[in-house]
Amino acid sequence: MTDRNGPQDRRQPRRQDRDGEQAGAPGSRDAQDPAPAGAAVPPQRHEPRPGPGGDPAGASCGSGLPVAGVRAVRRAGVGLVRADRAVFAGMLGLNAAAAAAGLLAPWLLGRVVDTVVTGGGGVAAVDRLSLAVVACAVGQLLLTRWGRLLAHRFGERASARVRGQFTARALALPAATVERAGTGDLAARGTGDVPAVGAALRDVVPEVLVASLQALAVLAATLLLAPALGALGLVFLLGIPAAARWYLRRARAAYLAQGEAQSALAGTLAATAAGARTVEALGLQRRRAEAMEAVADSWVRSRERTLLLRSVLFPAVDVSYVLPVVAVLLAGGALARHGAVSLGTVVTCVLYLRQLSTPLDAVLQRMEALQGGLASFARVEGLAAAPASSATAGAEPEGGLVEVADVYFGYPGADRDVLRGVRLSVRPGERLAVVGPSGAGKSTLGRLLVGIDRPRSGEVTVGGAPVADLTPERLRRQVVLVTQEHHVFRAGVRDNLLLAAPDADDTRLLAALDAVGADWVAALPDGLGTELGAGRYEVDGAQAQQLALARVVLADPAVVVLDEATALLDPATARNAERALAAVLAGRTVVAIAHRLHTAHDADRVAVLEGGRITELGTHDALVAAGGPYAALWAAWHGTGDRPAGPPPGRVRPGTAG
Ligand SMILES: Nc1ncnc2c1ncn2[C@@H]1O[C@H](COP(=O)(O)OP(=O)(O)OP(=O)(O)O)[C@@H](O)[C@H]1O
Repeated sequence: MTDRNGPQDRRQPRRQDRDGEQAGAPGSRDAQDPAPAGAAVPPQRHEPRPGPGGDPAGASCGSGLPVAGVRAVRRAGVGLVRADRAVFAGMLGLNAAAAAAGLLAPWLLGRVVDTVVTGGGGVAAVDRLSLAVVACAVGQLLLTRWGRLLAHRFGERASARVRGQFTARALALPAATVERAGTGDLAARGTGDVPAVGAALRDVVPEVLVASLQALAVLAATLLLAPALGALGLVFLLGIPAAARWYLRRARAAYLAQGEAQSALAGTLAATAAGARTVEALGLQRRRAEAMEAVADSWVRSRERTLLLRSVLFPAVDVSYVLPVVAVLLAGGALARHGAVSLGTVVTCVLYLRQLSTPLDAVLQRMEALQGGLASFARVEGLAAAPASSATAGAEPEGGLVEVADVYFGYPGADRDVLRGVRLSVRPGERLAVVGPSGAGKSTLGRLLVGIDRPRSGEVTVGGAPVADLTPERLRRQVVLVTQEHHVFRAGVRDNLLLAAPDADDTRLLAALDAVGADWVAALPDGLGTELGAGRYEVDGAQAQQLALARVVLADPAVVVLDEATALLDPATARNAERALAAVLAGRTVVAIAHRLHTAHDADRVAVLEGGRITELGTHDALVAAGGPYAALWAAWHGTGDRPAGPPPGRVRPGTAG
């Protein structure tokens, strides 16, 4: 390939690298972004990343979502190539042809030298050769342009495939898997790693492939033209892989440390800014300043370390470009003097070796970005190895009977069970309220009822089928959990509702809104078409909750678990929404995790959960009459009891527990 920019221009980007300012170059990513997406080892993520020493076969998991092993990443890469093999082959072919055209120009220049030296052919021959050089340059330009176009087309398509696959896999993940790994991990992969893979596929991979092809073509041509001179040049070029190897061995740890130091710096700064008033009120300025100084010192040291690495790599590479040229000139001159090679051949070899620095520079510059892209790809592909839903296509649930059979459950890592021998049977169409002190396990029971978590022992069945074994579609038709967290999508009211019932018409949507008392929608200028979200119509907490409840009405499941679903509504609205819901859900089973005791009052039966056990179960009137924990809770709620809090945990009233 002709080095059209000349040595000065070509060197410019690397000079910037040395100052750590060139995007995508070693050391610069972290400088520009404290949490670099797709950097080799983003500091804010704590899972192990597959590196050269990583798990080569499978996926490493730790406590977060898995990270794909080297083999899995390679398989996925091959899959992307296979999916677009025509474009990929075209890209390789065109770039190989461009590289070949680039080799012709130095060869022709060599012939010009020979023509001048031998005097054969005269000026006309030199003119012809010069015209051929121009033709080669134009040919190379056109081929390179088309080759790059195809390379970027391949990158864009592959990136779209990765994105689509990630979305599909993320949506198929069992809720418990996401919760256990932390939604932040999934979000970081979706917003950081997927774009990083996209950028790598669009820019880095094509660039490296093209540059590698060019370098190989130049080396092969040099060896073919003059094997002795080619071999000599190759020997002196070995300094480059040696320097790169030395650098790469140290770079991962050094950049990891730099990223961590940068994260610590940003974190300390953010914490100090966020807690400025507390810092001022408690006179903590000096301690915060010392903390800032400590993290800043560590950041500077980490920067110095990476700078040191770059300060070795780049001079070593620069020297390795010059040495082969000098060696070939010296040896070539001696050989030419003895007539072993022509002067033109020596000139061609030297031009080839000079030309080699362009693709090698490109590969070196992209090395770090490629490594970061691969690490991101491993995290994105890791989703394929995430524990899938254990759902089976077995039992088909029918009806709204809910049964909890001697269930024990504890969160991973906790030393004691949250639920301990819970037994409960809720008849189809019955409304059961679950009450109890904070931390008793009410929400946990709700999670088990809707299949988010699986009991450690015992079984939860809905409609006769174990919920943990239901496929997500069946599960959604059968049981729905409504919590205090209500997501309102940045879309119209209609679209927000259609999520629950894609086929519903406006009449049904309005009826569902009416059922939950969301009359504010009718008052909106665009009604169901009103766009919701920041900068548009912004719903408040109560309205978001009403939309969520309307979705439940539309989803029409056999069983509904309400986990403090109406807690954010003011008492009057909440009561209205619950009454409306009760009317709409007549004939369905409702398990309401209640913090307001009127919910319990309205329920058919009340279960009191204390310390992970059901200690009372019966109708509101019966439990009040029994004078036990529920009666005390009820009295306290009405302000007539002598105890302001709920019943003491762990008290079991024999004969009342279900
Ligand atoms: N994801 C989790 N991981 C670990 N422990 C958890 C998790 N969720 C809840 N716990 C613990 O399990 C116990 C029961 O929590 P749970 O939320 O089920 O109680 P609750 O009765 O609903 O309480 P509240 O009324 O305050 O919401 C608590 O000790 C809580 O700290």
